[in-house]
Amino acid sequence: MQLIVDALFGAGLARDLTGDARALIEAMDAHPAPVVAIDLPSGLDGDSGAVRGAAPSAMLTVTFARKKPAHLFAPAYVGDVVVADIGIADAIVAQLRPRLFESAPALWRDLFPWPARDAHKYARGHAVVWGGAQMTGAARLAAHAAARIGAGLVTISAPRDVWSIYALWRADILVEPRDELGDWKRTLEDPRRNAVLIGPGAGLDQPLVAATEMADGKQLVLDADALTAFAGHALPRGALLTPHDGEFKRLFALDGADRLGSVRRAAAASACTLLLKGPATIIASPDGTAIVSTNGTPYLATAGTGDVLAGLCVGLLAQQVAPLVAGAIAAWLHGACARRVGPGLVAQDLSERLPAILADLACG
Ligand SMILES: NC(=O)C1=CN([C@@H]2O[C@H](COP(=O)(O)OP(=O)(O)OC[C@H]3O[C@@H](n4cnc5c(N)ncnc54)[C@H](O)[C@@H]3O)[C@@H](O)[C@H]2O)[C@@H](O)CC1
Ligand SMILES: Nc1ncnc2c1ncn2[C@@H]1O[C@H](COP(=O)(O)OP(=O)(O)O)[C@@H](O)[C@H]1O
Repeated sequence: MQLIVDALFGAGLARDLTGDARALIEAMDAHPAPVVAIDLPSGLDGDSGAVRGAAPSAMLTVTFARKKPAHLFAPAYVGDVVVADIGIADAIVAQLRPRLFESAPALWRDLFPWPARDAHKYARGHAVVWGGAQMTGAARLAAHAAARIGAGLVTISAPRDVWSIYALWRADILVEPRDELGDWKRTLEDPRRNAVLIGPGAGLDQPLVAATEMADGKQLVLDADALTAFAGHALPRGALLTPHDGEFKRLFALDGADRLGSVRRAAAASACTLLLKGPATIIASPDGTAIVSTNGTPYLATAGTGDVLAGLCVGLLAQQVAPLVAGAIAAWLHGACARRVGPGLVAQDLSERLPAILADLACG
């Protein structure tokens, strides 16, 4: 069997490839033999995963000590990744003060909000979701996810005209009618209602900026229409924002070759935690710490899955998980649910897979 071992360039590549090196890489990529790359497929920028001229698509990449950003951001080029131990101690890696982490249970298991033995529902937080008048499915998907991830109570504030659609749907979600913004304010008055999600199916004709301002002092997730509504307005500091690329670009500059840098800059500029969705979902806090979740599947590319993710986020915030960690846990669990469903996934399937995945996690 033929095998190509690519050991030309590694993670330190600092310029675009030209000449003989580029020709060699292109020949490698065109050859039918599988490529095993050492450290990184030659031509990938180690910090961003961007292709600097040309890079082969490896079947396997063997790297050392710790994954580099490109291993997370360029899955189509790195293939399967093996981290080989060559004797670099964890303490040495720690001295480098890494600011980028991969989301996996080992990273956050100790921070997961398992209920205390003497917990009562109010101790597990109360999430409030803004319901829209037309796309009622989005807020319902989010509310269900918030309840499944463990929020003690979940309330949807629903326009009175469609209140019955929400109220007749599930017995475990509370529904309060809303005629005008004053009703929303009253829904938020109880300080135990500590986490709020605005955006999924919210309606761009609605006063979403004012509704967000009324949630001042609560843990906040802004998604979908709420992000669109904030274009040109100062974002609420401390919120968790969960855009897809389209929504991100309405608020911030997105450099496709440097998604990590773009998300970090957006988080710093807005003083919010940013979660940019995609095959590699990036979560960054204003201080530059970033976590990447890569366990999603392309079957997530279907309507409503982002609404589920926003619901997981607000459910975790209700349980007093910090925004960066909440985003990292939510994104990983979202991917794990998608894997359990497999092909044929629709958004409603995701939350139904959570109990089994949480049970596995709880068992360690
Ligand atoms: N069951 C439901 O009721 C659902 C309601 N939804 C709601 O529908 C409203 C509109 O949501 P949209 O997501 O269509 O938002 P928008 O219509 O605001 O944005 C979509 C636009 O952004 C562009 N874009 C660029 N990169 C993208 C990416 N990676 N993913 C998606 N779009 C990208 C698209 O080309 C498109 O033009 C929101 O309120 C949303 O919550 C959707 O979430 C689907 C499910
Ligand atoms: N190719 C893909 N690989 C992995 N995850 C994906 C892929 N495409 C979409 N996703 C995930 O699916 C979700 C889609 O969210 P979003 O675009 O907000 O959809 P919606 O608004 O319909 O709910 C995000 O969590 C995103 O990361």
